[in-house]
Amino acid sequence: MVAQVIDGKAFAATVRGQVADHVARLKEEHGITPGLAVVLVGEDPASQVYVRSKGKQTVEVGMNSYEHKLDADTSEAELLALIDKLNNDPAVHGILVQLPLPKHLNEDLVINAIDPAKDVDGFHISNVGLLGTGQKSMVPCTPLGCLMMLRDHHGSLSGMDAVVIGRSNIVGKPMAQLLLGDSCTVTIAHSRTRNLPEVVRRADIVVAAVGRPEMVQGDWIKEGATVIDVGINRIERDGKKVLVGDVHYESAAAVAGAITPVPGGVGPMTIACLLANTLTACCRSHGLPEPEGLTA
Ligand SMILES: NC(=O)C1=CN([C@@H]2O[C@H](COP(=O)(O)OP(=O)(O)OC[C@H]3O[C@@H](n4cnc5c(N)ncnc54)[C@H](OP(=O)(O)O)[C@@H]3O)[C@@H](O)[C@H]2O)C=CC1
Ligand SMILES: Nc1nc(=O)c2c([nH]1)NC[C@@H]1CN(c3ccc(C(=O)N[C@@H](CCC(=O)O)C(=O)O)cc3)C=[N+]21
Repeated sequence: MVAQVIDGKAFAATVRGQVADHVARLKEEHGITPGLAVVLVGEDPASQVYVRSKGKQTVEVGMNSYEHKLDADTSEAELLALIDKLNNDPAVHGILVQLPLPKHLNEDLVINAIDPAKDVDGFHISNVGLLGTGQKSMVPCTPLGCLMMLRDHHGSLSGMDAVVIGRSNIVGKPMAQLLLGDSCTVTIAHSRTRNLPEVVRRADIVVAAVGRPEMVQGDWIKEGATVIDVGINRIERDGKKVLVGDVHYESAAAVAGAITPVPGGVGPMTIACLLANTLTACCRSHGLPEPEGLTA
């Protein structure tokens, strides 16, 4: 079987189009413009690239983008003061603090200082709890993007065996919650999982969020399974810097039914979902109807 390629780049463009249409209506009918604040602490070059493309796409869909670049030695008190200011700014509907933060800053403390209604990353403990109990929340962007692609490809996910590799708070755990919410039978694998290839071979849906370049091999994949590759790894190959996922694409694509590429898969969907979440947060804050099809 040669896998169908799930084109995250094209899907993301469609999502951004829907967001842009809704934003235009909000402006016309209510005079409201959604605003997204992105906070970057320090100089991590990879993070700067993401922040730049997020800012650019925010403006392209008609929203306001507010970028706050702070020095790597910014104190916790200074960062918390900025978050407090953004929490109280009515022009800001979404706040994203780029992770990871420099070591001297307590990530949990900082994230839980964000107003949960403006937490477009869905990392605040209130949103984590709401998602875990099946209540309306802000849903983390990367897992939401993966879910949208899976629903689009399969229609219903009910009863499917799903294996999520990785148990981080930002990808693995919320991904597992979303799949459970869609009635998959979910296994969460991690670095202590025994016989990972065997576990993965049972799956109709594999989501790889490990951070290890090309770890998941084609002979781990069940014939016809759907493979979602979250990994973003910059490696050097033949003297050139290239971007690869956590899945060995060639061997996996030879057996899978469908697969997301890297780049052009989950990454663009993450940013599109960030914009969708900002729009959703804006609508909720004004008591207006939410965009359809853009939430979990
Ligand atoms: N496309 C996108 O939009 C995004 C992509 N990413 C990418 O996704 C990947 C994962 O990110 P993130 O969740 O933040 O990473 P973390 O490092 O926080 O988590 C990695 C997880 O993988 C597990 N793991 C590590 N080694 C193995 C192994 N050999 N076998 C099985 N499991 C293993 C770890 O297990 P344990 O808990 O036991 O240590 C951990 O749960 C990265 O490549 C990151 O760059 C991340 C966010 C967004
Ligand atoms: N608070 C917070 N929220 C995040 O969502 C968050 C974060 N911190 N820290 C870093 C990770 C990583 N991340 C990516 C988003 C888009 C691409 C993306 O668009 N990638 C392109 C390629 C871009 C390139 O070529 O470099 C693609 O896969 O096609 C990648 C990675 C969001 N993250």
